[in-house]
Amino acid sequence: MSTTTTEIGNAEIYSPLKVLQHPEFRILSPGEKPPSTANIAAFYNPAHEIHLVEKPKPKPGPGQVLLHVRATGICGSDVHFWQHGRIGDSMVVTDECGSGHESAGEVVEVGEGVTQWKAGDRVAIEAGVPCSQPSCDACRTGRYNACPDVVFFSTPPFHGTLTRWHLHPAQWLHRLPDNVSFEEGSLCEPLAVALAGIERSGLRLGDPVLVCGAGPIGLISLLSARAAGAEPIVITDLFQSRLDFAKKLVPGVRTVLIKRGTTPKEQAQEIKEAAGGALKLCLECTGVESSVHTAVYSTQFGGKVFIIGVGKNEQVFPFMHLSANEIDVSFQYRYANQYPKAIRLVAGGLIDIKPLVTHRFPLEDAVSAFHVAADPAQGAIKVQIQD
Ligand SMILES: NC(=O)c1ccc[n+]([C@@H]2O[C@H](COP(=O)([O-])OP(=O)(O)OC[C@H]3O[C@@H](n4cnc5c(N)ncnc54)[C@H](O)[C@@H]3O)[C@@H](O)[C@H]2O)c1
Ligand SMILES: OC[C@H](O)C(O)[C@@H](O)CO
Ligand SMILES: [Zn+2]
Ligand SMILES: [Zn+2]
Repeated sequence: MSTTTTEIGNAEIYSPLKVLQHPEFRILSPGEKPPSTANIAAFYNPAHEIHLVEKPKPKPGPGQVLLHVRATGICGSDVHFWQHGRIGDSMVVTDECGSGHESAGEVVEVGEGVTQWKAGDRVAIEAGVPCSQPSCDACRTGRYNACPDVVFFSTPPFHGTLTRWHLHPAQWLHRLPDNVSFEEGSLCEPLAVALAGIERSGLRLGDPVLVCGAGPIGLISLLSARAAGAEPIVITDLFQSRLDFAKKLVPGVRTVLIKRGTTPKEQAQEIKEAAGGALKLCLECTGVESSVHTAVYSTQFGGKVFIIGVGKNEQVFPFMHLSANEIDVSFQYRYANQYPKAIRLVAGGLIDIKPLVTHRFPLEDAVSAFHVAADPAQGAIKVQIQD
């Protein structure tokens, strides 16, 4: 199969079906070793398969940049789309779809009119590209995570950035300083999620904070809350190994193991004892109903439960406890305007996200990387694919 540059241009981003229908698109046989220049990518499909595909190497059109993707982290949502085929009612896997949205890479070629980038520049790739039209309220007012026409890579139908050659609009790339690696650049995506939550939660210096869940989002929220001056911080999880990881990451954090069979009120009691009182802010990073309840019962009068985790379509809330304690409940949907801040915090040494990467795989082994990311027994926090 040839890997010549084609005229696919914009269609690569905006018409994912054209990629699937392109004569150079094909699913690789297991164990097949494609040439090192081939545009291979990891795709999932409605049959819950994950496999390598080869797709055409795109050519940058006006305003676009062709990137060599150098590092991509696997997000829980990539695994979820592969294994469950949907997230909620609106994001449904109906065809072959490319995975990956936590990526950083190197500029290879720029399209017409692109003056800010040149070959060799190192960038973090913002995973969601909103429409940017003046007629779009969300885009015009800067809350572009609400753009109804956003192209969010790796959310069906849009193919992901877990590929060798990726086309991206020039304005939605962020320069990496020399002291920020591709690996750290790719981690700026989940960091952007946590920072958006921290910003909207109103966290202040010295606030006592609970983080529910010590997965990648909980751990990055923990690092961010620590950098923002939260004290004390308590973190929960169902697994002692994840709490041990949290303790290594932020030695001052207090940990509470959530034991199956205990009620949210009992768990909250243990959390309040660990913190020395009720918490002003709970950053909920699991989306699990019982954990949301635990967060609610751990929160002080006038405090806030800030929910970053996503979960079941419908959940019951302890309504009267929230009411009688003036507890605010807020949610985060992806992020807007967070990448520059994320890169500054990493470059400036305020947030060290490197320890989150526990496993690294070459692009050719992306399928194995997915199996490790999906198997809790492997103990992975963040699995990275590097090229
Ligand atoms: N709001 C957004 O825009 C956004 C963006 C990215 C991820 N997310 C969501 O954030 C959540 C966390 O992401 P992640 O990648 O860290 O997921 P993850 O599944 O790797 O981690 C979740 C952690 O929560 C723990 N957990 C589960 N039930 C618990 C309970 N009852 N009490 C305490 N801990 C419990 C698990 O053991 C696990 O360690 C997911 O729901 C994910 O979909 C939301
Ligand atoms: O990091 C961003 C998240 O993973 C996405 O919102 C995804 O869950 C759905 O598109
Ligand atoms: Zn994600
Ligand atoms: Zn828009």
